[in-house]
Amino acid sequence: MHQYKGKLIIHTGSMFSGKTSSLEKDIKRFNIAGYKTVAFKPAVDTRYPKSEIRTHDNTTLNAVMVNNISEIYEYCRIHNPDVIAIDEVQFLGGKIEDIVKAINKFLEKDVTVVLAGLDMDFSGQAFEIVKELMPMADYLYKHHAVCAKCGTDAWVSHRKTKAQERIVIGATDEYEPLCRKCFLEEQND
Ligand SMILES: Nc1ncnc2c1ncn2[C@@H]1O[C@H](COP(=O)(O)OP(=O)(O)O)[C@@H](O)[C@H]1O
Ligand SMILES: Cc1cn([C@H]2C[C@H](O)[C@@H](COP(=O)(O)O)O2)c(=O)[nH]c1=O
Ligand SMILES: [Zn+2]
Repeated sequence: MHQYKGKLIIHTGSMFSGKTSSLEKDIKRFNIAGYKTVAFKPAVDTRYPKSEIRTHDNTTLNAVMVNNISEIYEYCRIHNPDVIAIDEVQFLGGKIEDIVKAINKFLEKDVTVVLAGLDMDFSGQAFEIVKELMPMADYLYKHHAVCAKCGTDAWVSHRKTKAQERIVIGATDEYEPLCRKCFLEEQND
């Protein structure tokens, strides 16, 4: 796994596409290889206990809940991990430029950074931080869920309710992954 030292790995795509599962798998492999790892999750995601990241398949990973990039930086200054993971990076607090700067500093110090986050919100708008980070990646994986209407590869997370605020925490109660065609049909209904 030493080939990943100082590399940025990003898992992106819609909800249910396997972003968190992929981050979990990466971290478990780094653990097996003997690296000191830590996974962070933004405090905004209140679905699960503070100290765990949980996939839609209910597999879990120990995590440290943080409010912003400064808290991650401070934690890592004290604990010196070899590998840092951040789930739901689209919700991480802090200015985009500060997040980018902190991630670049980790990479310069040969730390591996694994990120998982939504590329787009429920309306198909890019999450700005993910849009900024994607071209920086050494390894960029766009994952696909199965379209809940037609069974092809999904493209976006469609919100099933009328809520318009950007952040609405939820799972299958609130969202379904759709392909572009099915998403446009929903919007035109
Ligand atoms: N429509 C769907 N397409 C693909 N996977 C789905 C779908 N609905 C539920 N799932 C489940 O979601 C799991 C992926 O969960 P997870 O890794 O937490 O995804 P993400 O972090 O991208 O939301 C899949 O392994 C599958 O069991
Ligand atoms: C599309 C979209 C999603 N959210 C929320 C819903 C979930 O709590 C998370 C995404 O979790 P996942 O691990 O990727 O399934 O984000 C939101 O607040 N706003 C949106 O537009
Ligand atoms: Zn479809």
